Amino acid sequence: MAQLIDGKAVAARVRAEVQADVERFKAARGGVPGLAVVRVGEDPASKIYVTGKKKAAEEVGFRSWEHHLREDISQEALLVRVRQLNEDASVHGILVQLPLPKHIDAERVISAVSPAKDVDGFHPVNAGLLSLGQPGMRPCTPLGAMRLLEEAGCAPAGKRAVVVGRSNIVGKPMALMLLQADATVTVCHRKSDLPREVAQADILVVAVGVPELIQGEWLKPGAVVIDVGMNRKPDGKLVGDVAFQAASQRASAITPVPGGVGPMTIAMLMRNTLLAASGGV
Ligand SMILES: Nc1nc(=O)c2c([nH]1)NC[C@@H]1CN(c3ccc(C(=O)N[C@@H](CCC(=O)O)C(=O)O)cc3)C=[N+]21
Repeated sequence: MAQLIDGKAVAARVRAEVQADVERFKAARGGVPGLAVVRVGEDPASKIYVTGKKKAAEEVGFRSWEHHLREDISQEALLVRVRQLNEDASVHGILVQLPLPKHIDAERVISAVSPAKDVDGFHPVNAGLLSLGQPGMRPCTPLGAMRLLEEAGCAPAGKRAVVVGRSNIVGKPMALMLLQADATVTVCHRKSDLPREVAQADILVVAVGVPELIQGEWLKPGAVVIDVGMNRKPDGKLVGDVAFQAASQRASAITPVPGGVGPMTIAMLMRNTLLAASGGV
């Protein structure tokens, strides 16, 4: 049986580290780090996630604000709000919750956030810095996944890493972080021969949003599996992108869903906000 990588426990540790650093920050600087979360419309999942982020922010000792805007807000009015937050010295981190309504151009909104306050690491400047291997704000989910590999005692250097999914928010930055850590990286997508690629993976990271897409039998015995997927089944149960039962028979370590990568995303958002408040990277 595989070792279970307890993201919930690691995330609690990361948040405790941030909380201790906030105390030092207060002593040295007077104020506290501030995180502004912008939520547009009534997406029920977004509402739950934003509540979780605000709660975590308050627990570690940040100030936090939720800017809840109407579903029918214009693109221009949303951009104005983002620019106001850029100018606000008490706000160190800005997160615009995705997805945005269809009439909004998400890329333009992300690009409007000051790169120094872009605690999601989604701004083109930060994406560029990551691809160049230079310091910058890094996306929270891949950052959390890297930390979980470390916690599992898995050093990427020299290993074959396979990333399934090529999104700008998880797959691509994940592949770049693994590459920077000296893994040999393959990125898979819908045209890939998945069973064949997955069989090569010492490290497998899956972020596609298809319930139990990856069959346990495909895995290389001893692989370390990071499952970023979060899929709600009709019965309300959450499942990942990896068929967990069969996978845990072959893997040496695996993240559960829930309780794996999800809590790490929020913990790393706290770390990024502290970093932004401390003057960045
Ligand atoms: N600008 C932006 N930044 C984001 O980081 C962002 C976003 N938009 N839009 C939505 C996704 C999703 N996301 C999650 C964070 C934590 C959990 C999490 O903590 N999940 C728990 C509980 C899940 C449950 O029980 O519902 C778990 O996996 O154990 C999940 C999902 C951040 N996102």
